[in-house]
Amino acid sequence: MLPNTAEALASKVPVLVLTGFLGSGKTTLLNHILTAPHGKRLAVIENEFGEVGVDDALLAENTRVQHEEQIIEMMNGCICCTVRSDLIAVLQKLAARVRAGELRLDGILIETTGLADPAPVAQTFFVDYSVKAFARLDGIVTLVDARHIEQHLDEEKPEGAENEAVEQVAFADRLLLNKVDLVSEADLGRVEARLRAINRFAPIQRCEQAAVDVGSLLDIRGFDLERTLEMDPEFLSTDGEHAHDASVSSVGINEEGEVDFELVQDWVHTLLQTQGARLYRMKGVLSVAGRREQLVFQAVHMVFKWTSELRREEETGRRSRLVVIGKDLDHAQLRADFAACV
Ligand SMILES: Nc1nc2c(ncn2[C@@H]2O[C@H](COP(=O)(O)OP(=O)(O)OP(=O)(O)O)[C@@H](O)[C@H]2O)c(=O)[nH]1
Repeated sequence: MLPNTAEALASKVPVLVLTGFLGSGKTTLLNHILTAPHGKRLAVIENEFGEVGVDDALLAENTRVQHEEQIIEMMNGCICCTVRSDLIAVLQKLAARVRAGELRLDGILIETTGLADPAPVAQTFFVDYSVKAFARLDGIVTLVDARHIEQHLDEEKPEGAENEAVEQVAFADRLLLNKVDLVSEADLGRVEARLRAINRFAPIQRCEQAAVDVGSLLDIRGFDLERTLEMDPEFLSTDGEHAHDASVSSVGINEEGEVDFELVQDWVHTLLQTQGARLYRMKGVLSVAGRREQLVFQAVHMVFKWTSELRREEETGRRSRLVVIGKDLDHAQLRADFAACV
């Protein structure tokens, strides 16, 4: 085993974990990091909650073109539970390529799902020997949606289930208070006081579109095991059970063909009006009748936007993918209503 000297640490690949509740701005930050001129070769591990993935499509098109060496690995499921072994496997694969001289890596970014507890992800870097020899947890950055965080911190959870939003704030080494454009100065002050009460160490930086200095995030030696153990003495114990709120679920829709834009707009409008409070997140890439480019739909509760995206058809085909994550969702109804727009 490598001794824990400064030299041994310096030889390990620094890992940045991006966390934050659904829709807080993790992918926005990831795009910002990947397109910034830092000259580092970064591997990205994306984790999505639910069987239909959309995040790969939301990564800036130029990300891949400009950074051909970028390695993007996807994992489905909850990174903090079932797919932890997948995370270890992905990291081992990267380690093997680095050892074989096929790959040079200056850092690894892991974007967790918005419903992940970051603790088990962080723990992976301390309890798995092969991972520990190759990489070191450099920092946990938590994105906070200034507009919606309070309602998530306040949410009552069933007995035994964790409040993920609280855990994400508690485990942060850096807190990025994002979406400052959507709230007032008074709101920001109140939210900062809430964050401070949960985590008194992490610096809080206000931002819009997660536009922060990338140098303040990469290779910063932000993670402090002692402080984490002080907060959570069970941090390194691997048999700790954790449960999620079973009423929160994800519906993945993947439909062939084109949708009628007016019908989809009406459906979305009604859905957000009637169920916006419990619709944590919707995101989709849709093929629309009469348009060559695909439309990207994003919603976080009732805040939503449409953008258009020109993608090569051979890459996408004419199909639409949509993910809806929320509380007490009627999966069959959502599927049927969307199918009626095709
Ligand atoms: N108004 C506003 N919108 C923002 C800001 N930052 C991000 N958004 C939007 O918020 C939505 C969610 O952003 P993402 O970056 O996809 O959030 P995420 O945390 O990756 O979402 P999940 O992966 O689904 O948890 C998108 O529509 C973004 O364009 C901001 O500062 N202000």
